[in-house]
Amino acid sequence: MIRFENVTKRYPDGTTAVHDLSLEVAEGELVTLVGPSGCGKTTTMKMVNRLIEPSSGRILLDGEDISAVDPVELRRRIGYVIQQVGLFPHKTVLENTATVPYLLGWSKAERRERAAELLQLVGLDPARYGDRYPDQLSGGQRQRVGVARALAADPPVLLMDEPFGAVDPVVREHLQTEFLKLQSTLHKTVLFVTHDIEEAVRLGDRIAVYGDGRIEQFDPPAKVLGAPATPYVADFVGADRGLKRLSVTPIERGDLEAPPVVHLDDPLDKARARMRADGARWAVVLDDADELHGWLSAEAAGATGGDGAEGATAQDETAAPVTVADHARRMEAWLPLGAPLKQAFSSMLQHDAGWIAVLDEADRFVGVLTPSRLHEALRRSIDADERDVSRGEVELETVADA
Ligand SMILES: Nc1ncnc2c1ncn2[C@@H]1O[C@H](COP(=O)(O)OP(=O)(O)OP(=O)(O)O)[C@@H](O)[C@H]1O
Repeated sequence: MIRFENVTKRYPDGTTAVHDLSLEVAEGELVTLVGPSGCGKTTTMKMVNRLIEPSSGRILLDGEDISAVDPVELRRRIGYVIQQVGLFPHKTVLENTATVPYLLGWSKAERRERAAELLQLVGLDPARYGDRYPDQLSGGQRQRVGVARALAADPPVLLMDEPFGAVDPVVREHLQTEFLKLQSTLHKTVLFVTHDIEEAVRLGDRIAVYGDGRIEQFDPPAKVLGAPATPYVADFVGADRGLKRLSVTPIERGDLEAPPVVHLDDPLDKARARMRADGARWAVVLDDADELHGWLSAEAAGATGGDGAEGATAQDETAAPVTVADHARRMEAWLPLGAPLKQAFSSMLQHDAGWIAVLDEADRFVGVLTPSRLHEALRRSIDADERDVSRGEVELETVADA
């Protein structure tokens, strides 16, 4: 969708901001350009909407060389969001949002309707905020208006230059989450500039790591974190890249452990025998709809001592048989397959649990993730990226040796 072919930009004073750049952003893809200040990110971006002209090379938009397209017409096809939002101070939020529809000659009613719809989309109630002026909004709200304005004419391409750079970290994370949600329905082709590697990793389908006007690595986030292509990239992503990787590595079936599974209405004797046979310290308990109920410890089941019906299971011959339900504990915490490992880790800490249950799309129990399995999953995914294979193809022995 956006294709750079050997693009170089040299400024009149001799500064070469971009060297021989070739890069392609696929339709519907979000590519983050990340790198330190002055490495040429903004120059790259501004060449796409012809605010800056390349010195050599060409840029194609949907197969068309943009140097042949009238810049004004070009910019209507490209939404542009910048850090200093650039809202018109004397225009209301609704008017600001409707800037492009106004330029396109839409009627007043159409403009207002579209602007209200967009404000709603970015989480601002048009009835409450529509008639305010920009200085009556918080920084985060202004950024939202900036995004709404860029989307107004429904352009296929969005250029975003540090759009969330001017707000505090909490608001920033919130805006990122909302933007990801929006993007998952809009599927715009997005080039997103940031100097923050966390943001690049969180948002990008792929990340282009810039070093002094050149791309050092262009890969999906997990690969940039797991297998930095150069010492420069390794240094840029930071020593804690293993930790950052947790947020982009999903839980897969192959990561899970399979503890004994018992049902609420199973006789406790049967559960005990099962746990003994497996040498398990606990079993997962499912209800009669096969949904996760919780867990049963070997101790509570009386499976830790010698043989015989000891401890919790001692029972009167005449009483109703003791079932798993009598000794099972509830376990509320679970995660779906595909959730990031970071969420599993955080959930284990939050619930002070040594494992976390994982369910499939139909809420069926598939296995549990333990801290050691989590570590293995992380090791395996790093190994897989280094060798360019899938995680399932990495032998556990490799992990143990690592
Ligand atoms: N108009 C200009 N004339 C001369 N040099 C320029 C001009 N604009 C930018 N540069 C230089 O080009 C290089 C790249 O600048 P650019 O703004 O693209 O970097 P950046 O990665 O976006 O940085 P930042 O994150 O600080 O915005 C810098 O060395 C900058 O000083």
